Amino acid sequence: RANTSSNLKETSHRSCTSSLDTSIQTRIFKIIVIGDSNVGKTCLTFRFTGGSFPDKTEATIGVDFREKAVEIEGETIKVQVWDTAGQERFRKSMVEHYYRNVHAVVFVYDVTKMASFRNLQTWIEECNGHRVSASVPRVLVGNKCDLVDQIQVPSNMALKFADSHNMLLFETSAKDPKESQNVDSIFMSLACRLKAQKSLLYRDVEREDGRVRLTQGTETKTNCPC
Ligand SMILES: Nc1nc2c(ncn2[C@@H]2O[C@H](COP(=O)(O)OP(=O)(O)OP(=O)(O)O)[C@@H](O)[C@H]2O)c(=O)[nH]1
Ligand SMILES: [Mg+2]
Repeated sequence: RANTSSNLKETSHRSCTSSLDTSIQTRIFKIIVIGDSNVGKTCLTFRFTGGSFPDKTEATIGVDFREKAVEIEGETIKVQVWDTAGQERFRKSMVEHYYRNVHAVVFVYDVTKMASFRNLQTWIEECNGHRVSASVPRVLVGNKCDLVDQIQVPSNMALKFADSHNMLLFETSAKDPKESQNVDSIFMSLACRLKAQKSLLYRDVEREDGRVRLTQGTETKTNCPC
């Protein structure tokens, strides 16, 4: 009997420890999505995290968080997408929070609206003004490619801009279901890059309540398949 009870104790202790380990070690990558109002930031984040195109959206106020757990080389990583407001009046009180401890930045423009492409410069300046380190990966997304007869921003112009800012360019559509893999690859390629970055130690991973999840530094593998 004594044996049984001690076995039980040991088993419950072990399962408790392992669930604690798992929760402590789950890394969260904070990715912010930035760009003019109406370019499709909410639809893109919805497509990635929920898998579908929303029937109806309203202008984002402040920020909406969406999370998706992804598995990369056997490690489960939480991609936390911060869908930000494009309208100045809905974002001004939040801007500091957007850039705080950010791991990657997605800049979005609308391929059917040249002004949204021209404004990228302002968004990049805002990002730079918030001391976002040069090691934080940034990508450029031209959205609404399904509207083929309304395209105003030619691919070569966007590619040149992306190159000059050391960013990858993704041209995609949150609406067209055939493009959904392409939308996923925006976030997955960033998650792969972040996982591979040696400098992204566990101590960099902070929860939204400001508590650090794990203070010990651990180097990650660099042989990411992406
Ligand atoms: N045709 C087409 N329409 C899209 C696409 N993505 C978004 N839209 C439409 O564009 C409009 C704006 O989309 P949102 O995702 O709300 O835009 P947003 O960038 O989040 O705007 P803010 O929250 O104000 O910053 C909506 O009417 C969407 O249905 C797309 O890929 N193709
Ligand atoms: Mg929005």
